[in-house]
Amino acid sequence: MYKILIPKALKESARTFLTDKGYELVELQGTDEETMKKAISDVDAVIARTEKYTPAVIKAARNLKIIARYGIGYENINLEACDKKGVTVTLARGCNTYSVAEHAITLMLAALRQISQLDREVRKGDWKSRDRVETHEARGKVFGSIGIGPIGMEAVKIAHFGFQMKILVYDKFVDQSKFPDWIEFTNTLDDLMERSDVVSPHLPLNKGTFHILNEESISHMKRGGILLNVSRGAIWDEKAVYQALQEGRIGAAAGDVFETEPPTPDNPLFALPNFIGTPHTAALSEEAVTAVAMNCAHAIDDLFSGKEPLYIINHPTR
Ligand SMILES: O=C(O)C(=O)CO
Repeated sequence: MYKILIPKALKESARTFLTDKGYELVELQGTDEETMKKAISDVDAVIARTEKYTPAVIKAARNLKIIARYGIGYENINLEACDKKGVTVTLARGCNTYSVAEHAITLMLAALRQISQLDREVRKGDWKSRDRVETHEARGKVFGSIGIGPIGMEAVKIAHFGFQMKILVYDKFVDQSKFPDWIEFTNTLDDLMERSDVVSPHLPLNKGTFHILNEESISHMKRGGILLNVSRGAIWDEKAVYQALQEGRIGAAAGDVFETEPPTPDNPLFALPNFIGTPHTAALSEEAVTAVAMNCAHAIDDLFSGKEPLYIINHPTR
């Protein structure tokens, strides 16, 4: 019987699918390296959230054949170590695209309409906040997406067709001729930062994107501009975001991700009224989570049934 290491939050539908097929499920109890090494040592498969699969953790695995990533970002999994060890890594591609894009737009609207701030005021009985707190429409504003992969594309579609926004995109890796003409590409990041009312990065985290939103790039934003982040915490330099917010150089920032997760309650961003945060929840709608969980379950079952799972992202040595 194959053993699968699963996250505690794994959906019932995926658990039932796997146990009905005879797999044994073991819940991961902690995310420190020692606990991970122990937990991985005798399982055949893993459904991985954001805990770190370092070379040492992968090395400790004696029977591991597949890591099915419960999402699309995979910077927490050392692919080289998986290649060496013959471990296949798959992604739940397409399952949470809409959910993450919709969350970016939700954060944008919350920032434009000052939802968190007004909620705080009305609870305190400050009815007059309705005349004091300035809010804005999305209509006619410029939404700038850094990156136009599946999530970026979904986000700009919602912004353009749902909220009548103009769309700018900066992405040096795509063939621009393949995109519709309501998308205008900029040649530089600075140009996008300067012309957008809302800037939203939709990027994987890697050496090229680490702190792409930093003091310098943020300094090109419009005064009053809104900065979003539903990608990864280290896409933006939190200190630079804090400074820009505190000095009123930008209007608001809203992030679903943090440089350290979970963030501590004393994270300086939380002291600012013009910052809105959510706890990395963009992909956690019921709809997305169910699709992601089933994707992982199918990937694992496909591999052990001799079929090629969808969306393998590495080259394991067999
Ligand atoms: O799919 C992922 O990797 C996510 O973190 C979605 O927010």
